Amino acid sequence: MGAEVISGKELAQATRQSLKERTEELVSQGITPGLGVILVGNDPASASYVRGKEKACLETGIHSEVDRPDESITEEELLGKIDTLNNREDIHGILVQLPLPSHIDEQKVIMAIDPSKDVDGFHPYNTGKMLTGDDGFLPCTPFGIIHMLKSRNIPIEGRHAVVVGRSNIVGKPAGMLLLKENATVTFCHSRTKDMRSHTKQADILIAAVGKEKFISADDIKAGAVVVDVGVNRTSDGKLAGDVDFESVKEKASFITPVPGGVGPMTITMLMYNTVISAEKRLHAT
Ligand SMILES: Nc1nc2c(c(=O)[nH]1)N[C@@H](CN(C=O)c1ccc(C(=O)N[C@@H](CCC(=O)O)C(=O)O)cc1)CN2
Repeated sequence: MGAEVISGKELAQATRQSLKERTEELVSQGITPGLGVILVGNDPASASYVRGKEKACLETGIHSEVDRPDESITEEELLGKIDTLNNREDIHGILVQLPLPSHIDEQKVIMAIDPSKDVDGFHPYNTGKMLTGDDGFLPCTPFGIIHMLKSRNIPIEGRHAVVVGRSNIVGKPAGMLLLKENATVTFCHSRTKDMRSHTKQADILIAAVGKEKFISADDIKAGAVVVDVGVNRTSDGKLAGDVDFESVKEKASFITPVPGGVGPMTITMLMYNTVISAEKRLHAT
């Protein structure tokens, strides 16, 4: 029969609509949520993601500002820009689009963002909160994945989740959030031996490797839930996930597409975090 496709695009639309209502409520109380974005250089993919973030801000009623410094900006100048945003009352969320040019220390930049405005959830303070299960900003892609699973009432507790990939912004936090939902979690990565023996055991498989069609139908068990986080450009300029969608959808129970799956949810959870940040500010006053 084939898997049910979980459309991130549709879920993103519905979630953005409910965020718009929360924003309107905030505005009526005198606070317009504000997002400050810094996009260094001219990387076309990064520029396109930032345009997507600006569009999502418009849709949800969030005020956005994008600073686009040249890629020759020094680390010190970039830290100065973050400091300015940290000190602005009207900015509730700050993000620096990644990746950064190689002369800039990414970790130093992330650490400079005020954790209470770190709507990407990348600051070690928020990573620590996520690990301990305390209230903090959750990283948008893993947060979006959990939201997608819950939107279809897919049980997580007690199930075996296998995460392929261990990046700081997707793989590791996705595993941690699944663990928080009481899944049994296995991480696979480039040094994993006999990866298929692990992926075939997954009730929930998260593919976040960055390699086109890395996961095929032979790598999964029948009925698995497959979440594709890959955004790979093919040689003919098309977009492909980490999962061979056509073959895997015949064997899985649920599958997320690329495009239109996890990507739109990443941006939506950024809006969610920004609204939460503004709501916290309102309640603190
Ligand atoms: N500061 C950050 N930098 C980066 C993040 C992040 O969360 N914060 N994540 C990625 C890029 N990213 C968001 O910034 C992102 C990637 C992909 C998508 C998306 O919607 N993809 C679409 C396809 C888009 C296309 O056609 O190219 C989809 O999957 O449907 C949104 C956001 C790295 N940097």
